[in-house]
Amino acid sequence: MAVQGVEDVYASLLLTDTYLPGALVLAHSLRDAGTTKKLAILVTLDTVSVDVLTQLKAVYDYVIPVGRIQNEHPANLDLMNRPDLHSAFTKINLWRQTQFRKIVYVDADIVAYRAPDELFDLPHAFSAAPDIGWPDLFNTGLMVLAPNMGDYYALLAMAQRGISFDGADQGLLNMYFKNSFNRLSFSYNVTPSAHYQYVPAYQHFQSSINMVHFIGPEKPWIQGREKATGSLPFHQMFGRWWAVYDRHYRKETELSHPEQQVPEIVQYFVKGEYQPTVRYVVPVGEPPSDQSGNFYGQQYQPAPPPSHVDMQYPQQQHHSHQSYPLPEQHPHHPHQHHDHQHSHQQHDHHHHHHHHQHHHESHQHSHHPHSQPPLHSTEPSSHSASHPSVSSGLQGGTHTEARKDQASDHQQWGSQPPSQSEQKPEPQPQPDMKPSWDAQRQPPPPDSKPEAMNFPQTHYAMSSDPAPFVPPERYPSPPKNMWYEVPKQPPANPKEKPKPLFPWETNQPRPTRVFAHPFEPEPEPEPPAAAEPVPAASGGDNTPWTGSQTQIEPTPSGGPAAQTSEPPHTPPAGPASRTALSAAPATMVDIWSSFPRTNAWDNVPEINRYVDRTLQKHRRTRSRNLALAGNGNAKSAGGGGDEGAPEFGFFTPRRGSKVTDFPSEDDRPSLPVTPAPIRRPRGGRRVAGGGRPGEDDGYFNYGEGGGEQLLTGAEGVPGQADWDPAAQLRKLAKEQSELLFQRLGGGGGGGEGDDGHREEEQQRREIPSRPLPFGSEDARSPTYVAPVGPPVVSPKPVKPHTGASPVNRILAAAPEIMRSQEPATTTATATVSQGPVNPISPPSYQGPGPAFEKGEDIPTFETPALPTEEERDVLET
Ligand SMILES: O=c1ccn([C@@H]2O[C@H](COP(=O)(O)OP(=O)(O)O[C@H]3O[C@H](CO)[C@@H](O)[C@H](O)[C@H]3O)[C@@H](O)[C@H]2O)c(=O)[nH]1
Ligand SMILES: [Mn+2]
Repeated sequence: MAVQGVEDVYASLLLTDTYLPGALVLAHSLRDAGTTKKLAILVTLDTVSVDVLTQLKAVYDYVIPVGRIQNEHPANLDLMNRPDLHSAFTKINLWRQTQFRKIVYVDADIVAYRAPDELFDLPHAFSAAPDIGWPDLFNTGLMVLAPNMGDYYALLAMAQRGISFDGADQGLLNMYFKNSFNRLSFSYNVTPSAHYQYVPAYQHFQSSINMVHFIGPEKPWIQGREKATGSLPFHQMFGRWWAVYDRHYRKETELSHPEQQVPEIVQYFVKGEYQPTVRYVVPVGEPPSDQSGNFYGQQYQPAPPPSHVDMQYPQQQHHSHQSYPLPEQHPHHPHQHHDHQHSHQQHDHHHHHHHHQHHHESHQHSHHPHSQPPLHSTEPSSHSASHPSVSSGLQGGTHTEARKDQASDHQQWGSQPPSQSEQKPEPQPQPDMKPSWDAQRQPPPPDSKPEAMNFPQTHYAMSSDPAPFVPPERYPSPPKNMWYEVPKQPPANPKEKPKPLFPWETNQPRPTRVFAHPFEPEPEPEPPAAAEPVPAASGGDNTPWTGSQTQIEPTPSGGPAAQTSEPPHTPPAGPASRTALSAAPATMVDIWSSFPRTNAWDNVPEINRYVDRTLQKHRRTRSRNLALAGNGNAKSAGGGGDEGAPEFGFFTPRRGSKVTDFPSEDDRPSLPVTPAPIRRPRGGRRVAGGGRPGEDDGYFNYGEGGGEQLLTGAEGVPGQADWDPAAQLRKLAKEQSELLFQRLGGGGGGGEGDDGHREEEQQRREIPSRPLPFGSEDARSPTYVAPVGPPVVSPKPVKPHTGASPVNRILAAAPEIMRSQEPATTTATATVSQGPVNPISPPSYQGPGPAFEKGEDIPTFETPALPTEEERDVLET
């Protein structure tokens, strides 16, 4: 909105045709009072008919179509018995009328005593007068506002979320302008009440009243002229509204000024005013028995011309149109409703029934004018206010007949009604007609019942039978065998394959892949002594199928040790212990522990052998690393293990090598440099290692002598308490130097005499013993030497070793290197071609060696070695 409006207007709002009299009276009251401002009215085109718009245009300067803003969360509306106000949020469209500088909004149910043009001069952005129901709040029937899109969008956002304590605009706007509204005098928005009147105040202030607002469902045009008679303030104010109405629309006016036609449509919505001269057509949808509907959104639809009906309400073309006699002149029919305390299901919501004036006077929550009766045409004026005929029509049994007649009548001339002279008045009123509600286009009828209201209900009456209760002789027995009983006997022949059930079982193709060795049959369970572990090789060759079958079979004898000592979630130790399990006595067999807890491939010997081989190598390597890190001397680790040997001191038993045996938390290596004790599962077959087999109880540790829980330390490895890193480093350096000296000098590689021996040793000590920086790894320090002791298998160098490895060459030329004292990187290449080849065998391990940096950790994972040829055969077939 680039340009802010300059014009001032009074603006009102028309959401339904039924408020047309109010809107017209308001406009006239302002005009009659001599306002200098223009008049505007916002209208929702989907619920305001063209004829009504025509009437508005005759009085208002601007008729502004706006979109309906409906409360999608209308629960709060029910709190104040005004479900008809579901579209009151439409009022916030005022804030987007930025073509105006200021708007004095006035409800359509307000009559002006004088034109309060001074309100346009207020400096405040928003002003309103107190609400009589809760005077801290303001009433939204009169508001002075400056349109702006900021407020509009904020209000719209609230409206879309249903933020309003009363479900309508007043709740929303009071929440939005809570602390920022300018409070106007009550005299701008006097809200009379028929039930509470502050008569002295009224008498004192009545001369200052600016505008009167007929809040609540009982509007003057709905209550009728009769309500204006009386001496109370309420009656006087009511009379003011009627005075304006009569000034502009009363029949006598028409008579005295024949040129001034009173629009029939206005009279139609004013109680007691309508004198039908034309036939009106209203939609009819539902059968007469369904009386839950009402006439929300019904619009004034004079039959001629029918074009606007078709244009504006296309959905109504689907319904038959019927014309109805006019049972009563005023269209409103207050009735008790929305009183959910009572269960008047049969009589609730008969909104289309026409009630007499004296009826609705007694109802505080009278019906909203929306739900007015059907429009009708044929009953001549003689029918007006003839209630008895209505009653007889309602109670008589002639509804169907009447409907039929009217329906055919409509078919005959529904879109082109005959002139009044051609019409014969219908003898019966039509009480059961009902409008249709198009749920896709219209909000729910304001007075419709809550959802599922018509669900069948059963009411139970309190028993009045005085006879004491006598229980029946017997009650039926409770059902038996409602659980599944596990069969006590196993299947007759557990090894027998179950009978084939499905076609693909009988037509199974023969397996194309066969294992090299035929599976051995399941060994027969042994007598009690079978609890003793059985070598893995003999127990592991079950087919998975027979293996699991055997588990279920309880055996007559055997020790309970196997199944009782096993925690339920620990993987079984292996075939051996499972054999032991199956040897348990039948009484001791726990059905759950007898289920297999291994994978089928765990029992395939080829796989087991491969896994064993692989893991053995890796563990040896790891153990070696640990040992090296432990004391820096490979010699002391692992004792006399040999590369090809299957046994190794630290190696874990074979049955820990199951593919499915994941290391427990205890089994996983810990991170610190100093090796921590590593727990190994107890029991099972042990492999004798290089340690002290007699003390090996399934655990091992480094250093500590070991109690019951710890494996004895490897020979030569000091206890953890005795561990002095600095001393060990010094020792390592010394040992390395001496070793190198032996190999180079004493060992007979070089041609050095004894003369230079001492000197060289002196120099050697000054050569750093660490690996060279990154990038120069190939050039080994001359002092570097592979640790002696059990050869380490892995990791193996990716490139095969040749005799011409740089290390070999360096070592071969070591004497010259020692003498030259030049950095290894340069001497390495310089001395390659000269000197004899050193006989020292190449080191098998080329990792960082014992010289760990401070803070450097032992590798916590195992780098797998490349598979051997043999292994690759297994892997790649
Ligand atoms: O079927 C309807 C209902 C409302 N309106 C318009 O909406 C206004 C508000 O409805 P109204 O029946 O006047 O409400 P009140 O009885 O005055 O109830 C109070 O609560 C309403 C909801 O918060 C506010 O809009 C009113 O200003 C406030 O006085 C009316 O004046 C009309 O302009 C229609 O045109 N058709
Ligand atoms: Mn109002």
